[in-house]
Amino acid sequence: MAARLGLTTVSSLGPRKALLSLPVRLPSLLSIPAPRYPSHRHFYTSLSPPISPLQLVRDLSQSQVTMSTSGSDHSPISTYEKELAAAKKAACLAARLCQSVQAEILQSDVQSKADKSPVTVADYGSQAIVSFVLDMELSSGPFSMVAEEDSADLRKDSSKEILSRITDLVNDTLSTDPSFCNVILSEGILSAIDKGTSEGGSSGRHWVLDPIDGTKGFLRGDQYAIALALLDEGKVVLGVLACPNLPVASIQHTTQNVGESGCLFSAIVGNGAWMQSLDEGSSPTKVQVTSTADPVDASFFESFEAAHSLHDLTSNIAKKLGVKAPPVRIDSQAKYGALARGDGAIYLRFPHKGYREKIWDHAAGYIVVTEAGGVVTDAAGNDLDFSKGRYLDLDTGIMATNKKLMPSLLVAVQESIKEQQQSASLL
Ligand SMILES: Nc1ncnc2c1ncn2[C@@H]1O[C@H](COP(=O)(O)O)[C@@H](OP(=O)(O)O)[C@H]1O
Ligand SMILES: [Mg+2]
Repeated sequence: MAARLGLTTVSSLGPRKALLSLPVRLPSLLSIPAPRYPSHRHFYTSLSPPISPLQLVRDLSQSQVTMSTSGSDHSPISTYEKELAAAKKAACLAARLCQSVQAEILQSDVQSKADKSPVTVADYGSQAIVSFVLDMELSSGPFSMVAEEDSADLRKDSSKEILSRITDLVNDTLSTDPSFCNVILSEGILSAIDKGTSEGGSSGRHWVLDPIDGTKGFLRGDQYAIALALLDEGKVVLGVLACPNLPVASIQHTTQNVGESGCLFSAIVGNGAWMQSLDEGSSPTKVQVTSTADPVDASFFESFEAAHSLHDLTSNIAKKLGVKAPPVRIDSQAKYGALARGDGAIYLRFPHKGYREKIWDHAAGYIVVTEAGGVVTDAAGNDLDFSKGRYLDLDTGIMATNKKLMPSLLVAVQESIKEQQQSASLL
């Protein structure tokens, strides 16, 4: 099995897809102390009697944990270090599961959801792993998670086989880490998935998870990301993006010969953005957005899927701005990661009318880019607000770039949107 770069540059001759054969490597975990085993752990394991999933939900009112008073007397770094270690561990294990599934994916693994988007065993497995690992590693605190999947479809009789496959995959993946030694039953998997049903909001802490962002890219064998962030009092304070197929080297001028793949981006508010390889023992290095102030030197990222972003509109914006390079189209929040390390200067996302952006599609990428010195706004130039629940309430679209380019980008975006509206009104 070969992983593929899965990025497209568009020239005057049309889209050209770079499909490069790369050896698939399973990332090893970062070196993190083994977790304490909390008393509730037995709920998940084969040693426990049958229980209701509700028993797996902690009584938040009994929690001993002191909530962060973000921005007050606690240093943000020391406040969120333990959470960052847990988030990295969770994302690395989820990436390992996803890599093994992507390596052998079959069409029959695709499930239908009510909204018809493709959901794979890896989606559910990734969410179960992240939920389980965070809960284990941060066992003394309250736990709230806003995540993409719930277990409703998996609880149907027709899903028994797929649930059993997910259960095996999760256990196989966790068994690669010496700190996890018990077997999780299917009911524990369902309960772990259902911990992601929080509504989020402006108070308290909430994890925000996209277990596989870029599902379409994942199914194609292209780019995808495990995207995990932490909200504290409505603000994103921590983010981790695991991008198993993103080349470790810059993709700025690359459509071939990309070398090693597998990147882990991370950021804590006030502490910069960092990237490391998903390989064992890798050390993080600080990343920064590009410093270019001249659009002629800039290139821009956008969705591979035309259904996710209006390619005509983004092309007009780029033209107005004076961008010469063709768009680089890749799936998932890997775009935010690539932007954060300066592979390109701009990310444009303009969905079709009526689409509502979900917080898990942007929270981790947002903090990685802002901590790398970039700016992420809606089409009107407003900061993104993650405190409103599961959706982002925003004006039209999302754009990200460095601080020097943002003022002229904002003008180009607003002019292009106005022109688009005028031509639509003439029809
Ligand atoms: N019509 C639409 N317009 C904009 N975004 C959409 C969309 N349909 C789905 N998406 C979102 O786009 C995400 C992928 O983004 P990208 O295009 O950057 O790869 C999807 O995440 P999932 O793959 O996690 O479902 C999904 O949430
Ligand atoms: Mg997504």
